[in-house]
Amino acid sequence: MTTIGTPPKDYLLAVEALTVSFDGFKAVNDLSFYVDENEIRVIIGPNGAGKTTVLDLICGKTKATAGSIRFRGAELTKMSESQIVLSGVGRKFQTPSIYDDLTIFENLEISYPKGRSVWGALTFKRDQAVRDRVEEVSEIIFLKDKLHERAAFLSHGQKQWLEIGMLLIQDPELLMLDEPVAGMSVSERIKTAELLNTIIKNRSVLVIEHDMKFVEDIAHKVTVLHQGKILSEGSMQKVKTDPKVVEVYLGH
Ligand SMILES: Nc1ncnc2c1ncn2[C@@H]1O[C@H](COP(=O)(O)OP(=O)(O)OP(=O)(O)O)[C@@H](O)[C@H]1O
Repeated sequence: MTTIGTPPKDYLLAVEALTVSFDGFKAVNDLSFYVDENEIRVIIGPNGAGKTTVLDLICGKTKATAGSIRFRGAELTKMSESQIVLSGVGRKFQTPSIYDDLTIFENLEISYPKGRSVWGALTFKRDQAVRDRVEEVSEIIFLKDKLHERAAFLSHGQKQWLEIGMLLIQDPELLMLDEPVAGMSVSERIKTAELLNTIIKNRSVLVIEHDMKFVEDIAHKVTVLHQGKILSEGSMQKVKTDPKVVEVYLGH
């Protein structure tokens, strides 16, 4: 039934009845959740709950058996991985895929979206636009004073930030991160929380994380997965005191 007067809310990402079956085993089972504009959503849950599979489904790496993933009105389940990237979804995997032999500047530069072939004055204009964007992003990821150093010399945490920067260069409206602070020092973890809070001014972020202190620092809302389904959802305060969550996840 349609309600007159209040149009349905427009979410940035609407996942509905999403299911994927691997040889009959439902890793994600009739899952629905909604992400707002400018939201940091964290997905938590025990090993094997289906967290990584959800990100794989959103970025098109894995194809859904049933259900829908709408992003800005576009149906992602019908699109290829590269179309999904072009539509504004960026995904960072756990292991950094940066080029150690290149400088920070070059790593960011090669990630700048390629336009049509340009020449003459247009090339000059593009070069300036790339340099400006590289500078802007390098400041957000705390590497502005290291732009001309080789990426090989960065710490583990700085490499993670560089990879986030390589995604930010493309200006995605949804950025998905799989355990971004794994292996980071405490101070790097605090700076990563600061980084995420800066970048959500223009986008939303979907994070998988096990580090509960970090989750408390960043999450606007937490979705707890268990056996491919939602066990609990809401503020960190709400989910951490939910007896079901304590039993299957936080109590261990
Ligand atoms: N391509 C695949 N083929 C078969 N089974 C798969 C495939 N991908 C994932 N699975 C299974 O689906 C379940 C969910 O895996 P997933 O990696 O999404 O869990 P997770 O919540 O990310 O766990 P972790 O915290 O350990 O990374 C697991 O039982 C896994 O073995």
